[in-house]
Amino acid sequence: MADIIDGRAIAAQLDEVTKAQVDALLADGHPAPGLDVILVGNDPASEVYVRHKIRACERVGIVSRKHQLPADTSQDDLLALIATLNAKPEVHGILCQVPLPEQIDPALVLGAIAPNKDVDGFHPVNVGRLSTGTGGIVPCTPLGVMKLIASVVDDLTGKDVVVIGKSNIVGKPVANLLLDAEATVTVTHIYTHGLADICRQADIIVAAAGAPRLVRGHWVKDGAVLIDVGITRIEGEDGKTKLVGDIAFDEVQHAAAVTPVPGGVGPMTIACLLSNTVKAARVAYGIDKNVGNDFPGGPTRPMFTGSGSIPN
Ligand SMILES: Nc1nc(=O)c2c([nH]1)NC[C@@H]1CN(c3ccc(C(=O)N[C@@H](CCC(=O)O)C(=O)O)cc3)C=[N+]21
Repeated sequence: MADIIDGRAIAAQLDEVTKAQVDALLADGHPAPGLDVILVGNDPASEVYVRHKIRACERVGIVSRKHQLPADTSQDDLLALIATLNAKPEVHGILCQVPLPEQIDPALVLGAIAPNKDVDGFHPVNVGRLSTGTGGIVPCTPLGVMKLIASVVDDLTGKDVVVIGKSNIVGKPVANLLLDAEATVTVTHIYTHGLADICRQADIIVAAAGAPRLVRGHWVKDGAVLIDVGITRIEGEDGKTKLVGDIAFDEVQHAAAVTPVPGGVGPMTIACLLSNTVKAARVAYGIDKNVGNDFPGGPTRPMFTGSGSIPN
């Protein structure tokens, strides 16, 4: 029987560390870290996620502020809000929930967030730092994936890892983190020829295609580690919506370990958002260095990622 990797429990452990860091900042006379969350429109799934994030902030002592804007907000108004938040010292992290309404260019908006406040790690400066192994803020879901893998695999050196999915928010950054940890990484997607055969070679599969039950039991070799990033809402036979992952969970008993959906990667994403926010605050307070756009000159002390180690 495959072990089930308990994302909620691992996230709770990380939250304890984050909370202790917040308490230490307060004890040293610093104001509490602050996270500003921007939500444009009223997509129900986005509202659920934002509510979870705000509740999680409360648990660890991060001050959160929600900015809910109407669905017809202009791009200029959104950029103006971001400029205001960029300039406020009490704002350590800014998260603009995606997807955004169609009148707004997400690349422009994510690129407008100050890189040292970009706790999502989506700004091109942070993307560039990740891909060069030079620090920066690491996106929350990929960071959470690395921590889940670390809970069952001691050393990734030379491990064959297949990533399914090539998104900017999961597939590409998680591939970079795995390469930093000396894994052999194959990045695939739903159009990859022979995907099942490629997956059957893998010691570890990270499924992030957003395709429900894509990875079937016969795609998985005995003893593999499976990380399921996919979350799709479907209507069950009882008429209730349920969440399904990219992995056919009931077919992979022969794996060594698998993350459930829900209760796997999702809670880790939120825990990593909190830890990124505290890290951003520590940099703002001068305790740590090297987050943000302090190029040229380059980083002197990579904070979040380094060759051969999993960022913490
Ligand atoms: N700027 C931005 N940053 C994000 O990090 C971001 C985003 N936009 N847009 C949407 C995605 C999605 N996302 C999730 C976070 C937590 C769970 C989570 O906690 N899931 C629970 C289930 C929650 C439920 O019931 O829906 C679980 O898997 O156990 C899921 C998904 C963050 N995202």
